[in-house]
Amino acid sequence: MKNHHPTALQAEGVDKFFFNPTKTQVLKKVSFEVKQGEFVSVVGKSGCGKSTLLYILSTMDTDYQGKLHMDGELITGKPRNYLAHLRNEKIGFVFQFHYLLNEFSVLENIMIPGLKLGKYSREELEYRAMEKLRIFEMEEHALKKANQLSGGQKQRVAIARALINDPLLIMGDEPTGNLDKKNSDIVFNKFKELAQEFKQTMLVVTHDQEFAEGTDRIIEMEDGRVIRQ
Ligand SMILES: Nc1ncnc2c1ncn2[C@@H]1O[C@H](COP(=O)(O)OP(=O)(O)OP(=O)(O)O)[C@@H](O)[C@H]1O
Repeated sequence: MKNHHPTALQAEGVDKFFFNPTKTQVLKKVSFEVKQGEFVSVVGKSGCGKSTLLYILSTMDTDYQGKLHMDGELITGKPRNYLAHLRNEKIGFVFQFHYLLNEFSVLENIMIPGLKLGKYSREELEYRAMEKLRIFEMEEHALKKANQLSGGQKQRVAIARALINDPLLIMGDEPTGNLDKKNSDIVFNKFKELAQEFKQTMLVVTHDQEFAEGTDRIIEMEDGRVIRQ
């Protein structure tokens, strides 16, 4: 365990309004917590507020009511630059589209969030990046350019990249959304392995029923509310 707080993330009565074109409440008193080591999925119909919630939980959107705690710390109301650092340090992101930089090597891509954080030297980061690649059986691809990989391989690299700073929490937004069944299974199995072998805390928004059913706990949303958790 990396720290002493058993709760990685806690949302308390989170409300979110959009004002364009008319005032609409898209999150309604959303409360839940994610304990350290938990692998949690967030499901619900299109438009129920999943992405909006993830954007808030990831500290990117600060325009909400309610309270958010990360790693035992109240982060609501903290300044933007503080949150940016916190995000780099504590959250690893895996999106539907991998956002790898095609002109850089696989190894360099994985190192990028580490270079941003500035906690480790370049040498250390190279070592760490190789270590992460090994988890995904991708070492032999380290020096390839990102665009020389298959879709499934790219997504594995994206997960390796999310791990570079040993984050408290991995947040995923439809990590298998753009993959075929075979590659979805590979990516899901990698998430599962991170949960089981490394006790990695993960919160993943997904439409993929099979993926959700394989997680420790499902948070289900409907019309801006959590209806099951
Ligand atoms: N910037 C915005 N301005 C106004 N309304 C928005 C904005 N972003 C999202 N919404 C609305 O908020 C609601 C929730 O959207 P959100 O993207 O969070 O849903 P979702 O559950 O992630 O959907 P999907 O599964 O399709 O990605 C929707 O009704 C959407 O139209």
